[in-house]
Amino acid sequence: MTEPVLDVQDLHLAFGALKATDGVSLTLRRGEIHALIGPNGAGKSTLIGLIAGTLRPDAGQVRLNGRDVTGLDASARARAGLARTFQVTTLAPELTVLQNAMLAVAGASGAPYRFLRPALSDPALVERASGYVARVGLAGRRAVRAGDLAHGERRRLDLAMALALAPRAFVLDEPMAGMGPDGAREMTALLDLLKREAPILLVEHDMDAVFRLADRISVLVSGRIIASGPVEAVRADKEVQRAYLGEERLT
Ligand SMILES: Nc1ncnc2c1ncn2[C@@H]1O[C@H](COP(=O)(O)OP(=O)(O)OP(=O)(O)O)[C@@H](O)[C@H]1O
Repeated sequence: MTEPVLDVQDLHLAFGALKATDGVSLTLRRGEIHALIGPNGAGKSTLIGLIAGTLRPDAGQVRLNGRDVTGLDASARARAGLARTFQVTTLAPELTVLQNAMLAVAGASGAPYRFLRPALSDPALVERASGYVARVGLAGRRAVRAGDLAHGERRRLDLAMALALAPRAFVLDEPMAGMGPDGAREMTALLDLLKREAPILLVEHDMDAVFRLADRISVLVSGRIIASGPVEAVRADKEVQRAYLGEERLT
């Protein structure tokens, strides 16, 4: 079997007496969507922070394409190919869709920030950024200010910017959050395309989307993974059903 793109080994992080991440191991393999689910407070955000490098573990290891990145900060991990999108988007609201995408392309190629503004008139950059904008279905919205986009459109622009990093792996934190049924359906189709670009570790509360999209699911409860495997096996797992009773029904 080929080496996983992302390989998380026995991660631990405690906040005082609280073990927010308590010996988590998981892998992300080429071509797959691996969903991470769990009740509120289970430790999903903490785990994502440890993987993305905004948090440092007390113990354990994060490997990206075989390289140990545990000692790298978030921006170095991004440069190493880990593309993370946030629950709250980080777009520049006064710039257009295309300009935001161009900043991401320029940033990904390592241009220092003071050179980014002049770079906005570079034709090669315009072309590459336009390509990413079109990939997420926003070609007709290129000239719209990011601040004027609908919520779902903003999430797609987030993805275009993540694509600009030419990532080896995506870490997506609730991409469906705040979307209506139509938006969630569109995003589902988009994620299905994106996973061909790079595998996706997906934290998502929308169980319909998770069951439709995921190749594998890991269930986190109290900082530990209590079940991990193909969708049907995890859905049928009695311990998972117990952990979710009163919270979300896995039907
Ligand atoms: N910086 C922190 N200091 C202390 N405790 C924290 C900190 N961050 C998270 N926690 C605690 O760690 C546990 C896991 O939190 P985390 O946000 O990772 O869960 P989650 O699964 O992402 O929850 P949700 O689905 O509600 O976003 C919770 O009990 C939370 O209160």
